[in-house]
Amino acid sequence: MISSRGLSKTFRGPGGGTVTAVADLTMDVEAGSLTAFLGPNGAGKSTSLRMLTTLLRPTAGTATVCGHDVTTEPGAVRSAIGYIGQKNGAGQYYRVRDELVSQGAFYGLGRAERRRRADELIDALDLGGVVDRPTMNLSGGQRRRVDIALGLVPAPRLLFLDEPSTGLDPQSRSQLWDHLLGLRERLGITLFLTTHYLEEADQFAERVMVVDGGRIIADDTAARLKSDLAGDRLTVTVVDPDHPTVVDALRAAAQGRDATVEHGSAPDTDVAAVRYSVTLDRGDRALPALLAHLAGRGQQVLAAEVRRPSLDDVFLGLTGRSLREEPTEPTGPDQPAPTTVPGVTP
Ligand SMILES: Nc1ncnc2c1ncn2[C@@H]1O[C@H](COP(=O)(O)OP(=O)(O)OP(=O)(O)O)[C@@H](O)[C@H]1O
Repeated sequence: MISSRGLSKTFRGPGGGTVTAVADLTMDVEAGSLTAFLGPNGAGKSTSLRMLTTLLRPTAGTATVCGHDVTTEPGAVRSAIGYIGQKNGAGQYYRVRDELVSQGAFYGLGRAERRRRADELIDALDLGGVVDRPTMNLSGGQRRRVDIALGLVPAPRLLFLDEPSTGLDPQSRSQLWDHLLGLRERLGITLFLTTHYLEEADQFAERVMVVDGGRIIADDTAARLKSDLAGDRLTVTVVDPDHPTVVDALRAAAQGRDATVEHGSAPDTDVAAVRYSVTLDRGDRALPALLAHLAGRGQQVLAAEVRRPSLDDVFLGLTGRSLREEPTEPTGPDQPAPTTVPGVTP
């Protein structure tokens, strides 16, 4: 459905230098899949999407989307896809139904067909209560649903979404996801989206591509990324420990992983206790044997915990930085200006 080889984009930077926004993007995305492009601000997510949707011309490399080359057949690509950009696409003053009907006219649908399509999407995205309201009077979540409906008017086989849920409250985000997953199940469309939100990539995407500095630094299912690149975090708090005994026991429990045992004072305890942590596979399985081993050596364990890894642990392991920060609005002169291209909802 999407295939890219060495796709790259450089921009002229503020001081006359160059900014590499995307470097060597090589990937194949299957029809019917749900892929999340996950990365921090400035990682190159939007630029990648904008090249794949023909809004930006690549500096190097090639890509085909729905079987058409993004550089030589942009019209064919656009007629096969939907694109929901970061900014709201609906006109401020138009009523929701009118927006959807005129979008249908834009795509050349006949009068009856555009009304039928608008009704179908109003129903699918639960917009029945707001059809006669101008989009500027809608909540953030409702506006985002209108955007998605607009992107679906031409019945695309593939829908690109650039941060569909950024800025929405948790309840609207969860509703939006219900709609997206419902649409996917009903229509069988391929979804390719960018997100900052670790939880939604983890929960909903079948495939997660972690992007940083314009490059894909990891690409797999969330479960495999977490087990291969992060592992479980096992922590034990030991009263008055024999340090070498505890460290050896934790290293043995980690079995082969590059096990660095960290230790530090245990907060919230009245006794002289030390907290030890190690990263390992299947901490839940290792814990009983570890506790028995420590008890056999006279070590009194006050508390034990196994924490499953998150995608943030994956990102931290790969880059040394955390992704767990709220997205900020892009600012500054080097941010892309919103572009309107016929055939694609901006
Ligand atoms: N038109 C442009 N001119 C110059 N630099 C640009 C332009 N568009 C993007 N960039 C730069 O390219 C890099 C990647 O930007 P991009 O918007 O693709 O990142 P992103 O991962 O989508 O970030 P965000 O999550 O904030 O949207 C950034 O350093 C950005 O400043």
